[in-house]
Amino acid sequence: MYALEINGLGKVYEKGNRALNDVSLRVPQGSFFALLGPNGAGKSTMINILADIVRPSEGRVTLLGHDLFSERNWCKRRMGVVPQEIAFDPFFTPHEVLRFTAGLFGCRPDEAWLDELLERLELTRHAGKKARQLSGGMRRRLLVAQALVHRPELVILDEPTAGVDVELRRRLWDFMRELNAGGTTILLTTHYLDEAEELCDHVAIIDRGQLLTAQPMRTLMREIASSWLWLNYGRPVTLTDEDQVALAGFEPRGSEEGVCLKLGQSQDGQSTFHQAYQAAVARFGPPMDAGVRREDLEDVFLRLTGHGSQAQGSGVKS
Ligand SMILES: Nc1ncnc2c1ncn2[C@@H]1O[C@H](COP(=O)(O)OP(=O)(O)OP(=O)(O)O)[C@@H](O)[C@H]1O
Repeated sequence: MYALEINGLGKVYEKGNRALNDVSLRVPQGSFFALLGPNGAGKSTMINILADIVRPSEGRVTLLGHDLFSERNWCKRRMGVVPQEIAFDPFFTPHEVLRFTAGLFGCRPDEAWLDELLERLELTRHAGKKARQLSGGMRRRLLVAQALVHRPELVILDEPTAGVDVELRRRLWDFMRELNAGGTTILLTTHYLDEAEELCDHVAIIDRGQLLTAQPMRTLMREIASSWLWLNYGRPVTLTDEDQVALAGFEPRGSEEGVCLKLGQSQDGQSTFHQAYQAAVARFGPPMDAGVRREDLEDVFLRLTGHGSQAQGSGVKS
């Protein structure tokens, strides 16, 4: 069973701006699913469609087998969405926000659960303050608590950790991991690709409204991530045509400090580490230092999209 099945989803905003183009995606029930993409890729549009904030131009979505658009109420009760935009009454206290939200879902507030949410999201100390007196990070955590009030089976988080410090982020993820271990499906967008790689067991990457890949994280990292042998010569190396020919099988790259060679597997399934190392030594002599680096999710993301996960920062790694 899939928590979400998205088929041919498309969105054209006014003035013909196409934000999503024929996206089809399956989110397995119980998965911790990362929806990744650079700025403007269409992530929030997709989440806002799921949250009933944006109307799709085309496509079909089912939640646990139920049609999202024709069975909205059934679906809303099973889904908790943490939006990017903060939107609650500034004069309510966190506790009042949660009680009010429970009412919106038509459930009697479960006081023990509300207290637990405030505790886990480190808002207990601030439970008496008005929402407008909370810091940006606290309001963001209150949004997470709000999405969990009715114990949804699917939790959707749009950039939940933006503006949340490292320590709190870690504790928030521990809580999400616990919910996930208890069977809750979690779909999240984030620009923190290291966190996505560590937390998520499935990943989809979209860019300019198109789905580039969607698979289990392990499969993506096994099939797309490669290993590189770097050789440090303590000087910049510019590859000549002869170097390119001699090292052709290793996709050689010169760098400020030496050379990088892509590793693969020989016919007998062994790593090509020795061949690559020897080929480099034959061209440039023994290096001062050498090592192997496996690409991480950010490298794969950069390769697939051609740019970083956010406009600023997250630049090309060396
Ligand atoms: N209300 C809107 N009206 C018109 N165009 C919009 C609207 N909302 C988003 N867009 C456009 O749709 C495209 C996708 O935007 P979206 O916010 O979904 O991307 P995103 O992947 O969430 O980006 P980010 O990581 O920056 O939040 C962008 O070109 C954006 O300018």
